[in-house]
Amino acid sequence: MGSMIRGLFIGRFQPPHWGHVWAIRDILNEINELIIVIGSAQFNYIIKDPFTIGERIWMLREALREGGVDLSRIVIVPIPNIENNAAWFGYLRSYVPPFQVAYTGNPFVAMLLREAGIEVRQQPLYDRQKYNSTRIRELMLKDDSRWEELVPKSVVEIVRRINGIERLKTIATGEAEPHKW
Ligand SMILES: Nc1ncnc2c1ncn2[C@@H]1O[C@H](COP(=O)(O)OP(=O)(O)OP(=O)(O)O)[C@@H](O)[C@H]1O
Ligand SMILES: NC(=O)c1ccc[n+]([C@@H]2O[C@H](COP(=O)(O)O)[C@@H](O)[C@H]2O)c1
Repeated sequence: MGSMIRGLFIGRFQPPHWGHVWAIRDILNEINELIIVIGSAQFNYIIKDPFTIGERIWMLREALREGGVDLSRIVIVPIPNIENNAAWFGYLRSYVPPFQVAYTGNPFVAMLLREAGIEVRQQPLYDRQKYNSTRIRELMLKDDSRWEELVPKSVVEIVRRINGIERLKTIATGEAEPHKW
């Protein structure tokens, strides 16, 4: 138990894609247990964050299962954003089990964690131009089915069951997105 290493990985998972799953698989080759924080937990039904935190937990668990990830080594923790970035680390720490290392490709998140004394590592990146949730949401909005190859089948199925494409289109025709994160 003494040498057990717990890591942390953060994203919004709007929606989860293969890049996330493959990166998480790689991270699990380096450490024993991984905390996956789903950030912006309070946001949903906006263009940048169309899916609820419950839907994202559901999609992420199924995506990881489909990718062959051992879910007994994963702890998923939803965390709402706060206004005060300087206070964010202490807030984050109060939501998660103790961890020794964090993985992120987001320079802003890396800065906040390093300043708090956490070791930050860059996980392997899988074709970021292709596998990123912004692009997936754009393809969904255009009714371009190429998004379906970028995510596990189980995510396609959940998006269908919750009428995710219709939701995105309805949001896009409505008022401008009120939040910028
Ligand atoms: N293709 C990828 N390969 C490896 N890691 C990725 C990939 N895409 C995103 N990540 C990592 O996932 C984390 C961010 O998760 P997030 O859910 O915001 O993904 P995203 O695809 O960047 O989404 P969005 O475009 O909506 O911001 C970052 O640490 C980022 O480096
Ligand atoms: N002040 C805060 O609440 C704060 C600070 C840094 C990151 N975060 C969150 O961490 C997550 C990072 O994921 P992204 O790489 O998708 O931005 C986002 O949900 C982001 O909002 C929140």
